[in-house]
Amino acid sequence: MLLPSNVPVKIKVRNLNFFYGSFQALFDNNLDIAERKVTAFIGPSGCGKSTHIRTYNRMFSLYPDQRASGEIIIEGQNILAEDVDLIELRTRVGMVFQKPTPFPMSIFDNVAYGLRLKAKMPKSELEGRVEEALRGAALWDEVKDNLNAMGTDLSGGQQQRLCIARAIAVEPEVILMDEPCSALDPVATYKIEELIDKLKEKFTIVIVTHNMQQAARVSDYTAFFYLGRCVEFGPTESIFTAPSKKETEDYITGRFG
Ligand SMILES: Nc1ncnc2c1ncn2[C@@H]1O[C@H](COP(=O)(O)OP(=O)(O)OP(=O)(O)O)[C@@H](O)[C@H]1O
Repeated sequence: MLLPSNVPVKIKVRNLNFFYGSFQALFDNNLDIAERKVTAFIGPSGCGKSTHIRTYNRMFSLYPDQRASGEIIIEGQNILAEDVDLIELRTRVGMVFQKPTPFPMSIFDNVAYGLRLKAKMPKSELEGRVEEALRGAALWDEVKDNLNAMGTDLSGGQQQRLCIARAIAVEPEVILMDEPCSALDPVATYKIEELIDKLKEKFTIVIVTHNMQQAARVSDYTAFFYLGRCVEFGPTESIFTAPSKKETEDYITGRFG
């Protein structure tokens, strides 16, 4: 499940176990996430993809009965350690969800939100950073004359790109995407996929998807999960053309899942 030594690794997952109360959802996951590449998580419903991706920014720490053991090392720091600053971690590791979740405020304020929390800056700099993030999320041209409109009034695809702009505004190192296109139509999906391809020049991206074609189109590496275990990992092309495990082959050929 590890990358060859010549590939720069952004996140090292070692012996990751995860529990919802007494229910164990992940078992000894070991995985490397390559820097500035796209890694896709695939596998049948309930196999633990969302649980796994949400450990990378400690989303689970919001819930007292949820717990992870093992190590997740991002740039040398084990982010499962107790003394980790979770606010800082979540600016380093941003997240985009399945349903677009703009805040009930203007387009400008949605993108400025994290920037205002992070540091006080002059208005002109804030405006520049908001524009840069909206351009980075391929939304600027569509909203530049209407920055005071409510983010929640945009189309679903635009809302998702707004959420991506909000995530990249604070300049994270990693962007987690949990089925970011599942609520979108094919055109909006295509735009997000194009965007992902561009975003990987700057960010390390991890994406959960149920859509095999999407995983094949957007990702460099693919991890196949089954029953809480990461059972196969490798370059996307080899996972899709020559999987080594029967479960992987059955899943990608549509025999189950
Ligand atoms: N909040 C929770 N409390 C208890 N069990 C949970 C909770 N969330 C998920 N689980 C369980 O953990 C296991 C893994 O779920 P998870 O959502 O990570 O799977 P998934 O692969 O992302 O599924 P899907 O593709 O359907 O989104 C499942 O058995 C699920 O029922």
